[in-house]
Amino acid sequence: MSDVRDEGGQDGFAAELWSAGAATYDAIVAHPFLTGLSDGTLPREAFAAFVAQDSHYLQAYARALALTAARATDPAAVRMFSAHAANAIAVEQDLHARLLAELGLSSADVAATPVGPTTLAYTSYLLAVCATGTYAEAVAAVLPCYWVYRDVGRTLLERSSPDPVYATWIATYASPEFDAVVEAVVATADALGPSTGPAERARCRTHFATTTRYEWMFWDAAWTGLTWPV
Ligand SMILES: Cc1ncc(CO)c(N)n1
Repeated sequence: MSDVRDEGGQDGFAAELWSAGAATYDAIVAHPFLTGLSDGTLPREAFAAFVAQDSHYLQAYARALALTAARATDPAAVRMFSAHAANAIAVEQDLHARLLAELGLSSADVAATPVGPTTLAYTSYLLAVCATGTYAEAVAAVLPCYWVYRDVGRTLLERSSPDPVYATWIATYASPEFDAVVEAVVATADALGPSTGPAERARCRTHFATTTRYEWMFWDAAWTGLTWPV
């Protein structure tokens, strides 16, 4: 699988953040869940587990983006993150409704699926940083959710998938529309660099590294069928 990741501006704050998650990104694209998506060998049960947890995730992610919007002072950023919060709910309802129908699941099945340990850990971390951190910290925490999916979408699109359900999912994140969304957030992160001091930048790198790790763990949880041990 060739490496088509896009690290944004050369020396900007976004590129500094990306460096904190780059090794984890390499592990993500090599994960059997993702190689299985593009070669079609991923068991449908693992994908269904992912989509069910992603429905729970997107509801919390929308709230994290709304918190990020509330902390922004630049009107363009308030508008952008608010729109993305609304869109996360729309994706939850539209993309997932289509995927679930093809997987033979209903939204009631998903609602009845308990929020898994990794989903709860990831969403709790996102909501905590976005509620109690600075604006730059909130942006750094949510950035991998956009960036990793865009780069994963691009990488997987090179081979797409023999499975039409997986191909639908890949095409969503590899689309020019999603790319434009991600580029706007990367530019927003870059714009924050000059006004962010060294201690805050270090916290931002930690958040970016942590949520990138949670992205790996999210796919891994669906792959291994992780549930609560007791
Ligand atoms: C877990 C996860 N991270 C990021 C995205 C992209 O919005 C998603 N749908 N799910």
